[in-house]
Amino acid sequence: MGTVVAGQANFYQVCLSPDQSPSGNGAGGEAKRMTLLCTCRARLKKIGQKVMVGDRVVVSCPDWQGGRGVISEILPRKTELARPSIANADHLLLVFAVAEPDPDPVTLSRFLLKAESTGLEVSLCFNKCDLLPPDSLREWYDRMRGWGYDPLMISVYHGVEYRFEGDRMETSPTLNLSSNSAGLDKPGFGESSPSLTRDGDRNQVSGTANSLLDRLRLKTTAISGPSGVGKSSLINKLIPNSHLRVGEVSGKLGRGRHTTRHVELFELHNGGFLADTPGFNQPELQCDPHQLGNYFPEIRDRLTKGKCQFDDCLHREEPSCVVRGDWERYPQYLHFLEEAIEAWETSQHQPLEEDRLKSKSKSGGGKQYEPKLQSKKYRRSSRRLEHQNLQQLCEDLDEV
Ligand SMILES: Nc1nc2c(ncn2[C@@H]2O[C@H](COP(=O)(O)OP(=O)(O)OP(=O)(O)O)[C@@H](O)[C@H]2O)c(=O)[nH]1
Ligand SMILES: [Zn+2]
Repeated sequence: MGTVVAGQANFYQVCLSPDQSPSGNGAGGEAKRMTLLCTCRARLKKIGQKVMVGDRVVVSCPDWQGGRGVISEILPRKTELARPSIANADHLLLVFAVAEPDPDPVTLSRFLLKAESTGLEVSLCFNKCDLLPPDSLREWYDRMRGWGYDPLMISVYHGVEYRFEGDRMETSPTLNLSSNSAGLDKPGFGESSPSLTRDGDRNQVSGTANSLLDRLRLKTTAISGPSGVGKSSLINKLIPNSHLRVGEVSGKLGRGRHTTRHVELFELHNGGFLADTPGFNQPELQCDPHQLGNYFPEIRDRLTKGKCQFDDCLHREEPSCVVRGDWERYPQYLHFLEEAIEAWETSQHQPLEEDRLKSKSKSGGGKQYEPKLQSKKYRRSSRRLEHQNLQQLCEDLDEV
């Protein structure tokens, strides 16, 4: 048994489960995971089964000395992501940078919505915190809390995480694996954290102290985010022998080069896998407009506390809507909703149910809208159609 960690052409790297490597095979003991280079049984291809990175597989005919094997079975997948193509991922880590490149709130939302649409657990992480003063970091942190996220604030360069407790900002070297292995084993922060105090009377932050490594523990995590935010640097930091290429941020655009290519899983020391995925700048969001609200934590929260009058409320102009209101991302929601409706109608070639209104001119001028009847269910069929149907029925009866 093992997990496919990489694939290219018809070859797959399979990382065997810890108890699956034979002892005394030169792999360095039972606890050490061994990786075999595998081909895939032709039978699997014949029945249309394609191996994906992240797949749990059964390896037959292992050649321990040569480090080879054959994938003979793919276990049922828990989840399947299409772009990036990863099986069994259960966590998505969205990485942005607080600067270089500057985060754009609309792009950030677009990534978040795309991430939420996968149905996986989503974590938001801001890298390059070494580039901004504490007050600016705190602004981003509070803003993201307002969006319903508990963002991880990190600097891969310094190997630290930043945390806000009341007005204090604490740093902890939890990403420095060499200097502090506590991050791998223990939740929370190290003992000697330098702390900074900021002015003002912010609300107490009530989030639980859970570090990046806690969130990654025992999960298969796909890392996503725009180019140049430091995804490869982060993986290199957490998995020093991954040797991912780190790109330069191009001066003109403040963006990184597109340096990440194939999807590959890297094994974490505390259990779990990390997948680096190709950087892309504007993920496309195609979803059922009625689903869009579920991808906003703010809307989910409002809908657990109250109920809109209409079950299929799109939270626009509808009466007694508990979602419409003065919250930061509401205008963004409306913007993305229009986009989703347009994309939906293009793909379905029909207007949304709610838009099937017909306008009637009122006697005193102005317009009045009333719902169109759905032709099949409620609208009376034309005389001609009724006549044709009757004729057809008679012919059918004649044949009998
Ligand atoms: N100041 C600062 N720069 C960083 C930090 N982490 C990464 N960088 C720099 O940011 C640039 C881009 O880093 P990458 O790791 O290649 O970014 P990426 O997200 O993997 O980029 P793609 O592969 O294009 O998706 C490099 O020049 C890094 O040295 C950090 O914590 N602070
Ligand atoms: Zn509503």
